[in-house]
Amino acid sequence: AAASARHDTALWSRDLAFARQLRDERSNARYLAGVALPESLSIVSGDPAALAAGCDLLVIATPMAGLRPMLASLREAKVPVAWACKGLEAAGTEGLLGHEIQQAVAPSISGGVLTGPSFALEVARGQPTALVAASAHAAVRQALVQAFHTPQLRVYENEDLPGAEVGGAVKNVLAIATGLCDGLGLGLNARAALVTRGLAEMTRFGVALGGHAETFMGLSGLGDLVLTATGDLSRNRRVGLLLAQGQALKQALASLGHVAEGVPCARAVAARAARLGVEMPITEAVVALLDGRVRPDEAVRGLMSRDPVSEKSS
Ligand SMILES: NC(=O)C1=CN([C@@H]2O[C@H](COP(=O)(O)OP(=O)(O)OC[C@H]3O[C@@H](n4cnc5c(N)ncnc54)[C@H](O)[C@@H]3O)[C@@H](O)[C@H]2O)C=CC1
Ligand SMILES: O=C(CO)COP(=O)(O)O
Repeated sequence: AAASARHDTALWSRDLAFARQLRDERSNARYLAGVALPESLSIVSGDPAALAAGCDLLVIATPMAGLRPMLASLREAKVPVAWACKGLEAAGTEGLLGHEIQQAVAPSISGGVLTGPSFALEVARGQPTALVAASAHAAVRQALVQAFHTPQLRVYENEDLPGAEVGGAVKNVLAIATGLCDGLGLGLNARAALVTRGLAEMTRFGVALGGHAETFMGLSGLGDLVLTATGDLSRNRRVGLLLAQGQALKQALASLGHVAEGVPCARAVAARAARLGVEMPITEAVVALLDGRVRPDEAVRGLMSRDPVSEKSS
């Protein structure tokens, strides 16, 4: 919808019946209540590879679990392909980032990520938002800027694709932690500590995966972390708030009724960090809580009772 005012734009859905419903109602009550889909946006379904022929830019906006099959179906694309997914492929897999999945299943495409602090509802309402188009390919970055950059939506280019992807993935895990902290009523000091130590944790992990340290101070790192850790529109933050009330994970996800990428991602990040030898105590505490190994108060106490360390060295 954000691109459709200035470009010929189609929204593809895998579900034919849902595509018909969107076409008839011109709105998406479950995800974007109160937002009218622009008349200029066409809604399509069917074979994505066939539909992609003739497009100048393809953007995949499924949860992380859908990225591999979508990239595989678009592997012959000759135009830039970007994804909006934030996460690592779930545990039980190698825990790959988006660009690593792309290298595995669609190595010949030019890919990148569109990321940054951007609650979908605010973007759809035209509220001011700044995003990052991250790719090693200038053509991908420029196609994203050309498609989405408007007075309401600024799109900054960044060449650091791994760094931008790690920021988007890890901030979801940290938002669960800050939701937990706020739900337990631990106070604003505790939340600021979690955000800051979380940023250090995200940066260590991201640098180990080839990201640049300065990327984590930008929109795709600190920016999205601040938004998601403090904004009640965040589904990941809401999971933390529900867990703090004593809900079991299954119950919390059922009451949320939406995808919370930080849940599968926390386990994937912890497993990959362990293989890399990167210490991620907040992520580990979130995983212990999600696995039901500790209670909410124990998860927080575990973090606060760690041995003293230097702020710079860890
Ligand atoms: N909602 C938000 O505010 C933002 C979400 N993101 C990220 O974008 C990604 C998508 O998030 P949402 O749109 O909120 O998720 P969602 O749960 O609304 O899913 C988007 C669409 O993908 C479809 N889908 C799910 N699995 C699929 C598959 N295997 N193949 C094809 N389609 C599939 C769903 O049916 C749905 O229509 C996530 O990784 C999220 O972290 C990024 C920025 C903002
Ligand atoms: O990524 C987002 C905002 O940038 C959306 O966050 P949630 O998935 O936690 O709702």
